[in-house]
Amino acid sequence: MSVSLRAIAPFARAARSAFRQSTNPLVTLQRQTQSPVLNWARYASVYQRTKPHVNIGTIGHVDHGKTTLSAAITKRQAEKGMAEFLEYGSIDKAPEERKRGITISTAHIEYSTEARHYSHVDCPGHADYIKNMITGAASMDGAIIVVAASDGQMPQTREHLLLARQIGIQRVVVFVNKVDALEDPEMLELVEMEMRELLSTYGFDGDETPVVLGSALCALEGKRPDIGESKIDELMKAVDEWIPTPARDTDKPFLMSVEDVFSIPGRGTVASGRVERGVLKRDSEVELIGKGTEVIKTKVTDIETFHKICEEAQAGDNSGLLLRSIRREDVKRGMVICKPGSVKAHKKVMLSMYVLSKEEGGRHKGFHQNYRPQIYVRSADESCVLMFPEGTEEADSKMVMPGDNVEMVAELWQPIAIEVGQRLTVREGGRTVATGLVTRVLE
Ligand SMILES: Nc1nc2c(ncn2[C@@H]2O[C@H](COP(=O)(O)OP(=O)(O)OP(=O)(O)O)[C@@H](O)[C@H]2O)c(=O)[nH]1
Ligand SMILES: [Mg+2]
Repeated sequence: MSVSLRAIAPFARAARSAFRQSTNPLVTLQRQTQSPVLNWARYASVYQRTKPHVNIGTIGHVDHGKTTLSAAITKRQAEKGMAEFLEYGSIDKAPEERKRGITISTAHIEYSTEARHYSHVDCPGHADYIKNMITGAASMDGAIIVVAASDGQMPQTREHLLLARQIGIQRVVVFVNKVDALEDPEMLELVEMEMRELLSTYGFDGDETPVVLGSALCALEGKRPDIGESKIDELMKAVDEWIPTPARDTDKPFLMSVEDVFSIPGRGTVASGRVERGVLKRDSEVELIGKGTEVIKTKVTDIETFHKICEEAQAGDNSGLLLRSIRREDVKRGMVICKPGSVKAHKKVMLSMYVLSKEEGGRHKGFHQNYRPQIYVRSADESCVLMFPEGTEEADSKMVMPGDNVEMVAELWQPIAIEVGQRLTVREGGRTVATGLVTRVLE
């Protein structure tokens, strides 16, 4: 067991008592049956919105210390009674393992500061996992970019910063890690200076962005508090102050992109994901759209947010929705669940794209029209063919080069829920080719 029992005892007590007193039908059922499958209700207590909520995460090059830092933050906040301490090993698990049972959105680490409540995604830096980074990053309001002082900025430092920008993240905080392993203080200054330059290159505020210099490992191991725990405090203060509380789209029609689907015997199918906009009350009618299927109409009969039963799900929440009379096979990652009639699936859109350069992890060579990559939209991915808009001169011989900005028409293999202003990523064989924005819906 990775979590210190003493640390969670008060939470467990509160949860047990809420569980005993709850009148929620799902909880009542769980009380009656004590069924292990209804784990999601076992620790049910009412999720209270006492502090503003912010989604953040750690991004950066492989091995620069993202997971160590994530663990160190939970350790520090746990000492203040504002988190559960998660050991390195319990964060750094394969996603398949995380999906065990019916626990919903465990990939999201949760903690608070005095000021706010955070949901934190630890993004793996390995190139194979960039897909996770993309979908994970999509639910970030801000990010902590981790850069090891010993290496300085590396290809994925740049690639992740660019992606962060392209998915609409306005502000990041820099954590220069592994300061303990560095002897030359001038090197530190250099790393900081270069990071500020890089931030400006990608459209962030390079001058004002907080840069914290420390050691995640020291913080985690309780060594050298001057570069360890005190730097975690400094980092969280910077995050609190620099990354703004996002204005939530709670007034818009409800939409949640499905990231995971679970089957709960005796209850039904639960789809989980991040609520992009709107508010959904229990027992509301919804539509399921995308992945080439017809529009499926259903009703949401129960809602869970951060492992707690909730009366409603609202923009920014990571929620699980229990869907009435829907089989697990009917719901797929990449579909959206939305207010009836508010969203349509489309097959053909105009894109404005930035094609990544080789240095940013993109292609080494250019491509022609009729190029067939994958497109990643919210939690969906779909094959497509890219063409130049009608009327483009010499379209057949024209080439798009890494580093170019270009407008192209994308025709998707299957229609998916997509709309103007939607950001997306174009990928091929495990590498990011371009990031883009939908400028027009054509079909
Ligand atoms: N000396 C030193 N080593 C550190 C520090 N932080 C992390 N490390 C070590 O760096 C290695 C990589 O750390 P991780 O936290 O796994 O890095 P990561 O960025 O999550 O790596 P990926 O998820 O694979 O991209 C581990 O061996 C850590 O112990 C630090 O502050 N100082
Ligand atoms: Mg990691």
